Amino acid sequence: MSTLKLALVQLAVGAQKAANLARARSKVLEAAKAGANIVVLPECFNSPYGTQYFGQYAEEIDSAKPSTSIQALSEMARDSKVYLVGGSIPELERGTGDLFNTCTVWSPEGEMVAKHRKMHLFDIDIPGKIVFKESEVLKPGHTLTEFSTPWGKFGVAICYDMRFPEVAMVAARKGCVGMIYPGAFNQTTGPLHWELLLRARAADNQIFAAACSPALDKEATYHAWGHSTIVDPYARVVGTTAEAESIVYGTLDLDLVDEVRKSVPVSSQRRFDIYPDVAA
Ligand SMILES: O=C(O)CCC(=O)C(=O)O
Repeated sequence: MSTLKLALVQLAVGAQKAANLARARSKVLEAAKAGANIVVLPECFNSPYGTQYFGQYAEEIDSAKPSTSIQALSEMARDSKVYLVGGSIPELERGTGDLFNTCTVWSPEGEMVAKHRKMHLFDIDIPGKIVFKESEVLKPGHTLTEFSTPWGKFGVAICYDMRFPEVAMVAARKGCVGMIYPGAFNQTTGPLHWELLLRARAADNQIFAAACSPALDKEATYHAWGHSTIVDPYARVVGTTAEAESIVYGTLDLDLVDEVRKSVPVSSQRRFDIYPDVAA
């Protein structure tokens, strides 16, 4: 199968978890009805984004004993028959009580096929603009994540992880055809870097790259950038939007990965005799 339809649900997220889950469900079903094969939700889709919220909204992730959001994600994937990259939720680890920012990925049968804990925590301080310190509340994950589909393997990472080129490079060198990033950039770094980073990850590695944000809520404490975007292996933007709630669609022709790699063969021209191979 060489083409697939990808949908990014730029969800309007509010303070009510049950309402967020219901809204996500209706948007995932809408995307599936429009023919999507893989549907993506944004970072922190069940909770407002902010360190003050993570503890209150956190859930354990155990598919044998599913909590509210985990049950909802499994049902969304199963009922819509899509691969679902379930954005992220604040995760509470049983035993330690540690909190993580975690993405789960679901098969069309409603089985959890991958779980990614954000590896690089969003700790920044841009004077006069934005201070954010995820590490005050969260712990980082320690593993790279990918999942298989009938169209090929995709790497998954979360938001600030996008800034670290090694993540996408290792995924591409392990055979992934795309990177998917649930994210929530802000009104300062969004216009500066969101599209640039996505296009860079795609150009460097000759893969698809997509990032899915929540919609902008001007009443919220964190102002998301929105602009959920899909980029192809030539680093062209093939789908994007502004800040309001919407669904961004892109038809991905997987043959393009080989075409780009044949046309501009940087993937086979690497000089690992000069610098070390980072492939795992
Ligand atoms: O890297 C950035 O500028 C924003 C990152 C972010 O918002 C996040 O990791 O949640």
